[in-house]
Amino acid sequence: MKIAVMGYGTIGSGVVEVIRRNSLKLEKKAGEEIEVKYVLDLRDFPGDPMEECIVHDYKTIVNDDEVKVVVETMGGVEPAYTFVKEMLEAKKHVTTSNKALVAAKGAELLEIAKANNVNFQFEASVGGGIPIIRNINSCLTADILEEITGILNGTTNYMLTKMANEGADFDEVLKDAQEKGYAEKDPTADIEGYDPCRKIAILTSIVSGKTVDFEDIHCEGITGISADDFKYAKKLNRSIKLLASSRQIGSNYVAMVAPYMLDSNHPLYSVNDVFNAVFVRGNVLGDAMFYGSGAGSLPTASAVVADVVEMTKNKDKHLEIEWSGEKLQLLDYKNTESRFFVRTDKSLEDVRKVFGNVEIVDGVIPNEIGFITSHTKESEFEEKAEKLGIINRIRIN
Ligand SMILES: NC(=O)C1=CN([C@@H]2O[C@H](COP(=O)(O)OP(=O)(O)OC[C@H]3O[C@@H](n4cnc5c(N)ncnc54)[C@H](OP(=O)(O)O)[C@@H]3O)[C@@H](O)[C@H]2O)C=CC1
Ligand SMILES: N[C@@H](CC=O)C(=O)O
Repeated sequence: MKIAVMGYGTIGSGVVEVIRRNSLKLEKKAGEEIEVKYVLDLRDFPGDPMEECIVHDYKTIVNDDEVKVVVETMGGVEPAYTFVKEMLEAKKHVTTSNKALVAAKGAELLEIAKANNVNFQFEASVGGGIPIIRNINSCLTADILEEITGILNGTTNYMLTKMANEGADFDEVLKDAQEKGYAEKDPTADIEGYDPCRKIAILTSIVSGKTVDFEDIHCEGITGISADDFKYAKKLNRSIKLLASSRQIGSNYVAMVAPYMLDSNHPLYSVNDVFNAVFVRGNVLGDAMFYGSGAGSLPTASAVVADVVEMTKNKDKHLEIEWSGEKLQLLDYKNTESRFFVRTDKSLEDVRKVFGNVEIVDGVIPNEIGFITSHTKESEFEEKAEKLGIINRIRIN
């Protein structure tokens, strides 16, 4: 099987390396040798073993009938969308690690793939190297998935872990994550939560079979988390994690991305560093969790190459992924309930006047108090927080 890789950066170069390193195993599994014929990139790579394969015009790949499988690891919606669409229309299978593309155009690209009797797969777009899309689509097919809660961003989990354990500075640890190849080209997508937001939109879309617009999901990142919040977390023996969650309520869904303070009984409490984990609750399976490297060159490439093998084995067959373009209307998160950990510089009397009976956490930071609310409707909490005046709040499990 001759394949092409579009985008020779962190993940694209990882794909080439995985194919080189595990060639014999891959040949056995795919039923034929997998050979990279072209690498599309903006740059030349003088001295690189793939130097001779580098091309700059994607039409070279579109027009080569020998290439049947294409890997897209450029990132962003355009020009990735245009390139991928044309590859599918030229009857080439495509796999991508690009969640921005999948979240924005997933249903449409699946439809184009179906019309051309090829496949569009995107295992690496959620959870890096963790097999989750295929598991949801096949192994968990007997279940109605009532809840998915995940740590779906390696960069922020790496940062939160370093900040908690080493008291590391936000900017310094972000730079470290960028150097390790975990962060997006524009890391705003990681730290503001847009990246896990796209990922939970993709998971909710494949679970519901309809399209979830990630912009409809309430999204909070980690930029509001400070060293003082970690001091409270330590006192409470809790970890701070950026969770992306989606729950089915009747025939509707509610989804959210936000930092949480988790107690040690929570299954995601000790998922640290660049690791991701996806907790699912099925109506017949009960609870299950998938854990592994959520970002990085080789772990992510592992998931991409697994798609390449699957598509090579099924090169004459379209494998159905149920995800239509019909929009899924999400429930308003403001009508759901949460418990909150809150910091304020107001008096205990004022706190009790507004929030009633709360659990006090004091003696952590001078001239302020921390407290934990009972389960409160999100909209009600916002009103009370506004009335009291708070320094910060983090949801708590
Ligand atoms: N890094 C990670 O751990 C993970 C990343 N992903 C996703 O995988 C995708 C790739 O990420 P990553 O490898 O980190 O990104 P990189 O920026 O490291 O690599 C992207 C490569 O594509 C090239 N490129 C960009 N635009 C074009 C174009 N128009 N034509 C040809 N080549 C182009 C870039 O060239 P240049 O550098 O010159 O711009 C670069 O070499 C993204 O969608 C990302 O979200 C998914 C899971 C994990
Ligand atoms: N920037 C992303 C890369 C993988 O999807 C992350 O940190 O998780």
